[in-house]
Order: sequence, then C-alpha cells, then structure tokens
Amino acid sequence: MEKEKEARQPKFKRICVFCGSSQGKKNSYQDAAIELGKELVRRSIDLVYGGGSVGLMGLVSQAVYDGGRHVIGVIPKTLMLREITGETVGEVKAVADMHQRKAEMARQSDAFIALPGGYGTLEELLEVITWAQLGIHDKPVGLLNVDGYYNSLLSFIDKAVEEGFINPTARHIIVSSRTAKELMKKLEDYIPCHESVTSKMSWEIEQLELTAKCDISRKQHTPNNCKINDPQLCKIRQGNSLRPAILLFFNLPDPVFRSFRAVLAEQLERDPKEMAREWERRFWVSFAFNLTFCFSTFSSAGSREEEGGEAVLSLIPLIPVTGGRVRSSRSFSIIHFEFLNIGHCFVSKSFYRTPNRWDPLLLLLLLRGTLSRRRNWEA
Ligand SMILES: C/C(=C\CNc1ncnc2c1ncn2[C@@H]1O[C@H](COP(=O)(O)O)[C@@H](O)[C@H]1O)CO
Repeated sequence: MEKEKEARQPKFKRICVFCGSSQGKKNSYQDAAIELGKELVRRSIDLVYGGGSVGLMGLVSQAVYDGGRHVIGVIPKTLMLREITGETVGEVKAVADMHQRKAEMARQSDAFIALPGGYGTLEELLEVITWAQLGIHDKPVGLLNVDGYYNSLLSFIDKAVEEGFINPTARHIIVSSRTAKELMKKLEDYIPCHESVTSKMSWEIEQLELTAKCDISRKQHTPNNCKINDPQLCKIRQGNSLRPAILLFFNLPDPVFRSFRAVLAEQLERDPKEMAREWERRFWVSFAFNLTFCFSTFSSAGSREEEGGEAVLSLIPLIPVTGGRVRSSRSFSIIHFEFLNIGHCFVSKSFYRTPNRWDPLLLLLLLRGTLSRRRNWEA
C-alpha cells in the first residue's frame, strides 16, 4: 500500500515552461501548448512560467489553471502592464528585471520544458542548459520538439559537439521528444551524467558569500538598517538553541562529513589533508568547544553586526564571545566559526526551530557522534 502510494507520487512538484509570447503559425504549436498543460494536470504538477496571457504562454497557463493546478507567473514589474502581457492566471510574482525572473523561475521549479518560441524562449532554454553544465542545478531540461520545430537547433548542437565546443556528455543535458507524454516520461527517467564543471554546493556557497558581501555593503551605507534580514537567523539571535545542528554535524555519515570538509577546504583555500590533520590535533579543544556550545544559547548580545556586517554570536554564559559568520541560503546556512580556527559547521535551517531546552539524550548523541567521528577522522 505504502509502495503503491509512493509510486503514485509525482517526481516533480512544479515545472517551468518556457515558450513563445507569440502563438506561431501552425495550429500544432498551440495544440501542443494546451496538451502539455493538460499533461501537467494529469500528473498533478504545478506550472511556473513567464506570466501573462500572450501567445503559447497564455495557452499553457490557462490549461493548467483550468485543470485546477497552481500556476505561478514570474514577471518583471515593467512587463506587468496588461497591454503588454495580458491577464495572468493564478499567482503573480513580481520581480525587478529579466535576470531575477529567470533566477526565480529556476528556483521555483523541479524541471524545465521549452515549447516552440523565439529569442526569449531560446535564451531561457540555453541558460538553464548552461547552468546544468556548470553544475548550478541538476534539474532535467526538456525540449518539446513539436513538428520538428527544434530539429535545426538539435543539429546545431550536434555540430558543436563534433567540432569540440560541447562536451559529448553535456549533449545529454537536453532531453527531447515530440509529444508531452513521452517527454514527461523521459524527464522522469533523467539521470544527470555530464561532468559538471563544479559542484552545486560550491555554487550555493559562492552565492552565500556574495549575499553576505552585499549585506555588508548595504549595511555600511545604511547604518540604521543593520539587522541581518533573515527571519530564521533572527530566531537564533532571539535565543534558539543550535545544539541539534552540532549533533547533526558530528553524526554525519563519513562520506558526507568528508565532502563537507572538502568543500570547506576549497572555500578556505586549504589543503584538505592538512586541514583534517589540524582538526585531529585540535580534537579535544574542538570537542570541548562544541560541548560548551551544545549547552549554550545564542544571543545577540555583543553583536558586532553594525561594525562589519558579520554576525558575531555570543555564547552565554559559558563563553563570553566567540566569532562566527553566518551565511544563509534558502536550503541551508553555514555557521562558520572562527573560534581557535576550528569548529566549522553547516546547519540545516530546519534545525533552527528546535525548542531551547536541555536534553540528556542530546548529550549522549553528541558523545556517540563525536567518538565515532574521532575514530574515522582520517582524510
Ligand atoms: C513581444 C510580445 C509580448 C511581450 N510580452 C511578454 N510577456 C511576458 N513575457 C515575455 C513577453 N515576451 C517575451 N517574454 C519572455 O520571453 C519568453 C518568450 O519570448 P519569445 O521571444 O516569444 O520566445 C517567455 O518565456 C517570457 O519569459 C508579443 O509577441
């Protein structure tokens, strides 16, 4: 029964559809847009698209909306005039510009599909393919090749592979098909097999660094507005405990722990082996620190945020002040402690909500995790 339920779960919750703001000359293009909308509905998938009701965009969004699924139209404020884009069905997300629109559409979706379209569609399609190649995301990208509309693009891409401009493994990023049903199936079966230029996590970290820097410069220019603008972080600063996060870190399975450490080493421009040795040397200091941390709470007392835009967290009452930089993204935050050059940890946002109370079970888990970590400490 459980298995059956699992099998019926859609693989994708939301799919982003790129398509023409014009309808195209052949009826088959319009039929395909409507058919794709209906296929999403049949599979209980919501739609993310560029907003508005013009062209194929209007047809696909109306079909999904009429089928009772959620529709999100992401649209730059300047394009919001009804004369330009028509009425948007469902939810409208206003963004500042075309760059933000693409980022938001990508962030909201689990996969991408391009229907026939013009420059706008091609640009959006090629961008998500490029992002997949660079490892920014690993979501499938499908081309609905209605009546062979994209044959020449696919031949061109094959030529670019032949001529050595596209890596043959990256050719597989594009999944194409002539019908919506078949395309959906292929997208569900898609497994990324190209060599990513770099890992998704490195991109997220890079993004966090940038956000942090932007935050800092924003704060320097607006001294009265220097609070970190993250409700989750505010929760920490109001005194929530991060103990389980530390437990998470210490109890991580070895391969995950090592890959975190490798990412950190890369970020800190350190030799991973040397860093592992240093962590080992400082193990007991690190353990004492984390233990203390485990029974302490965060507070904003002594925060140096105003000065440099960095969150300096006070651990009270056991350690008066220790420094740490907090970088937040949608899915996780990095609390990068600089206490004695140890104690780096990644924190899942969901852990912020933990009730702030002392729990002997947490201590046991910490000890268990720490000791097993100690045994498997080597690089
Ligand atoms: C030019 C026309 C209408 C402009 N209205 C648009 N409204 C919303 N989004 C648009 C519009 N035009 C382009 N886009 C974006 O580009 C993609 C489609 O562009 P294409 O060049 O038509 O392929 C689409 O996904 C939107 O994100 C009247 O034709």
